[in-house]
Amino acid sequence: MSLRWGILATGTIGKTYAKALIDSPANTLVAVGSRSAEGAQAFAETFPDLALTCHDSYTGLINDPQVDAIYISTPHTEHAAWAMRAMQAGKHVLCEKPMGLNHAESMAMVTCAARHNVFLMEAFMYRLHPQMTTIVDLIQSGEIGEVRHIEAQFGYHAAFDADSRLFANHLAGGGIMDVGCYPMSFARAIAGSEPLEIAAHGQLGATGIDEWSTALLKFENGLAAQISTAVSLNLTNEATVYGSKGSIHVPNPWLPLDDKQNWSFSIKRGSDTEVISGHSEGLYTIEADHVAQHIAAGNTQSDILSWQESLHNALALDQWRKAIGLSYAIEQPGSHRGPLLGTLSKPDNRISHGSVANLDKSVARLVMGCDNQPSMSHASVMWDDYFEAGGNCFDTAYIYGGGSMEALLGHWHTARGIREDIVIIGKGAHTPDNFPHIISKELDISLQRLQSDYVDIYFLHRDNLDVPVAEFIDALNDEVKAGRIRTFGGSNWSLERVREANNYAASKGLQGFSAISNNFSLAQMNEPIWPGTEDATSEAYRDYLQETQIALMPWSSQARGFFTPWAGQVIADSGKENLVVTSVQPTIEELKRVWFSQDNFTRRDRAGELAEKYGVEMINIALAYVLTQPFPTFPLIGPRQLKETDSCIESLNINLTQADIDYLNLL
Ligand SMILES: NC(=O)C1=CN([C@@H]2O[C@H](COP(=O)(O)OP(=O)(O)OC[C@H]3O[C@@H](n4cnc5c(N)ncnc54)[C@H](OP(=O)(O)O)[C@@H]3O)[C@@H](O)[C@H]2O)C=CC1
Ligand SMILES: O=C1OC[C@@H](O)[C@H](O)[C@H]1O
Repeated sequence: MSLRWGILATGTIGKTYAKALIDSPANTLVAVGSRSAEGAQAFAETFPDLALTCHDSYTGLINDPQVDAIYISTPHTEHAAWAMRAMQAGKHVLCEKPMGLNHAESMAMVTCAARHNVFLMEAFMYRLHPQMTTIVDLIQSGEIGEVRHIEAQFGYHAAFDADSRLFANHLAGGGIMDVGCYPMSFARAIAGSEPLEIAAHGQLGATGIDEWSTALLKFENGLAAQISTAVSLNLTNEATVYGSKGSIHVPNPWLPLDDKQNWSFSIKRGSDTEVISGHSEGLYTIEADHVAQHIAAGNTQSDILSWQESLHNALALDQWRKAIGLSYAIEQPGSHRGPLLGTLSKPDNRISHGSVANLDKSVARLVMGCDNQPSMSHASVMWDDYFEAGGNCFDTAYIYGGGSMEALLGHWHTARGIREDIVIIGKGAHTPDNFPHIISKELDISLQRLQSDYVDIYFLHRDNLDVPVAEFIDALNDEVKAGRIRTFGGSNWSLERVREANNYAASKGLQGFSAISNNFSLAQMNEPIWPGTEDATSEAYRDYLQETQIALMPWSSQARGFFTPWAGQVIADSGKENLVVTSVQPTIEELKRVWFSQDNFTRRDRAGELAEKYGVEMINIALAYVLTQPFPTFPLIGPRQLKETDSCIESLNINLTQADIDYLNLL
């Protein structure tokens, strides 16, 4: 059966794709959606033989039951929201490049496709064409030896128009997003790996977009790529790959076909030059056929343009833009455009809640760590998703990101108007400033950054043994009285000092520590990860928490990757450093130093056995262990990707037995 398409947006490429569908028996164009009735009508009149259903809104098209698949051909800034709406309505999606505005949006899109079990592909049509698949095959079979250098360009001169999608800041104009994404994907495809470093120069014009730019990419084994792009400059628009035994020159890498639908490139070895050529279907027809075949086979991803491929390209484009200082206004904290779909869905109850003494709000059992966000866009996607799953508790600190994490959180909740629905954990008085009089000074600044007049739970970030506990408790009670904190506790405080602090508070009728935020996880630290940190793992600490029912809000509750397959690879000596998605990430050095011990390996093995028994991942067991204690726990989680949040949520549904816990405790 032919796949029934709707085209969403009636611009240049929308029309090109419509023609491609007409040429393909596997596909039928049945409908079009435009922001206006006139737009849809005009488009339909271009294809009078098709009797297209016209929708005067994108929503109308998305809800059209005749349509199986939607082609998103809006400007870049609109891709994510409309693709996600279409997928939520059960439609398959082919989305124009670049798929999302940045890695965060692309991640939201692939997660949406996975959750709704629909096909999603980024429309890098040249990657599917036989010219490119032949080049990749030749490289992989070693025809030009080891690849050492790549040059690729895609750039053209367009007349400056501040309102056009090529130059407008609010439409994410500029060379990198429009055509620089092609040479980036080409270099990565040829290298067969991700760039280790990206350096770049870019010329930002009057609208703040890159009018031209060149990036230098360093890959493994000394392979380098130089890629260029422009919207204000005609470039050669060719690509050359240099290897130890020869080179490949591609005169038309992106739009390979001439007017007779022939393509060709050359391969040079010594003084011999061989021309490789072919004849093919239209470029976009090949793309449409590729989508139809994959959907017919029940696939949700393309084998060539997989979700991973799109995510990695997006990450590399983010790095290119970062290297030239290009962030669009709609990506910046103060002017960020907010939730991807325009509204934040009402929280559901996938994340259960508990209570913390002296706090009148319930608190999510999983606390979102806010220490590692690379951008407002990434934070928004992660935090919106967590909030929609029922999560309401956010952990941040005066020192995180030099204050930028508090500021992101402030912008985020303010833009959504949800301050009273969430619990903010703030921390301050970190070494070397861990003195009582610092608390109020830092709070002044933190509250400003957080755009709030209070934090719900305040932790002393470190202890200072030279200061009597009474002085801390008195200063904290002053802040409670002033209404700037609701409740408080100690982070990285020893049991002895916590007892002392709470005994003092009780003796004076003051509020004491309602919560502790030390490390606690299934694996136990060999040594503190960071100076001055403490765990709450000893039997005495556990007994105290059980007896007092003080809430434990443990950091590194999943032992920073020790229970992931990555650690498995490091244990087997084949692990590589993680691809950098967030600004703070565990390293192999830290993993080995802090968590590698015989007892932890045994705990890991046992978690693996229980994971099989419960049909989950090892890391789910590790988190379920923290959640299943005889005292209230609210583990801090630090997901770097949406699928990691999902994985954390899954742990809430695991009911470990006492026998399981004993087994994990090595009893
Ligand atoms: N793969 C390829 O070969 C190519 C890919 N592209 C990609 O396709 C997408 C669209 O490019 P292109 O067709 O050239 O763009 P156009 O400007 O020609 O068309 C974009 C269409 O998007 C709709 N639209 C929605 N919101 C806006 C807005 N705020 N401003 C302007 N238009 C809006 C309009 O359709 P309506 O009025 O019907 O709603 C408009 O006609 C881009 O992401 C681009 O990167 C572009 C060219 C080639
Ligand atoms: O993807 C594209 O390829 C062709 C270019 O002309 C166009 O501007 C761009 O969006």
